[in-house]
Amino acid sequence: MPIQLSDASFTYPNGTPAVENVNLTIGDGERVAIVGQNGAGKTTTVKMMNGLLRPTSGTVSVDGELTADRSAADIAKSVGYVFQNPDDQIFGSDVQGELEYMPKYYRWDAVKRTERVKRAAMMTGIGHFMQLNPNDLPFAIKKFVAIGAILVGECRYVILDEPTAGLDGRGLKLLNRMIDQLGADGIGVITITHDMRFVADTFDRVVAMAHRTVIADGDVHDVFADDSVMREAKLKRPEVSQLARDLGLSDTALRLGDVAALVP
Ligand SMILES: Nc1ncnc2c1ncn2[C@@H]1O[C@H](COP(=O)(O)OP(=O)(O)OP(=O)(O)O)[C@@H](O)[C@H]1O
Repeated sequence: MPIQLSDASFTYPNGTPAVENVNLTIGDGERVAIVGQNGAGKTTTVKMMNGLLRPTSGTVSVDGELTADRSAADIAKSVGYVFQNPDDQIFGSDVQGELEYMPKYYRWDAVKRTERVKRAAMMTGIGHFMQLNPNDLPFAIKKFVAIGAILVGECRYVILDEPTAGLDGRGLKLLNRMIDQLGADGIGVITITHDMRFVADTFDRVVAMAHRTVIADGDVHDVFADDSVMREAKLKRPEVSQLARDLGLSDTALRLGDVAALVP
């Protein structure tokens, strides 16, 4: 069952309108990147998807049920949210404990707990650090601990807020492998990111936001080829894509492989 926002709007209690009339459907196992400049309304939109915020008008449903009728803890079982800064999320004194927090909260038996923790550790590449204090780990590894602590649950969608920030090439590779694995498991991945290369390399569907609402939603090639959308959302194409345009090779090439294929 999809995540569905219908004319969803949100105004913060201090009166700041953050999101206005967003219509968006994200299906099972879909990969979607939400992009747009600071303040466009991206974070508020994804927080409505997992029940951290409820729309002040319009509706949001997850699994066919309105979030307004469900507790945040219940929605979080279906839609996991990984914070941008792992320090806002991690509180365990060792990685093992951090990963076991959710299984204990759900009172899973030891067999299931061990199996889920092992799998989450494997997917996030943190198996060697289980006995360490997350605060003693480098930032990039801490990020994967934060992701693992969410993946250990059985959510069918995971929201990744700026996952590439602070990652080196190795971390990026691991992140992409993990996202592929999530896709193979039928788990939807929704990301908020300012990293357009990550969007081009990893996502097929892009939702561009500006002025508190969605201004484009479609295939990454089409969205990135649209000058007016790029301008309005204040987005910069990945360098390789801009180069292909500037050289007159292609308006839609996005990835290095696309451009390489055009050069005789
Ligand atoms: N807790 C809050 N109280 C009041 N206004 C807020 C709050 N959080 C965000 N806003 C405002 O809501 C609007 C949308 O913010 P939001 O964080 O959703 O945008 P964003 O696209 O995620 O930005 P960023 O890329 O900086 O994270 C902005 O004008 C912001 O200042």
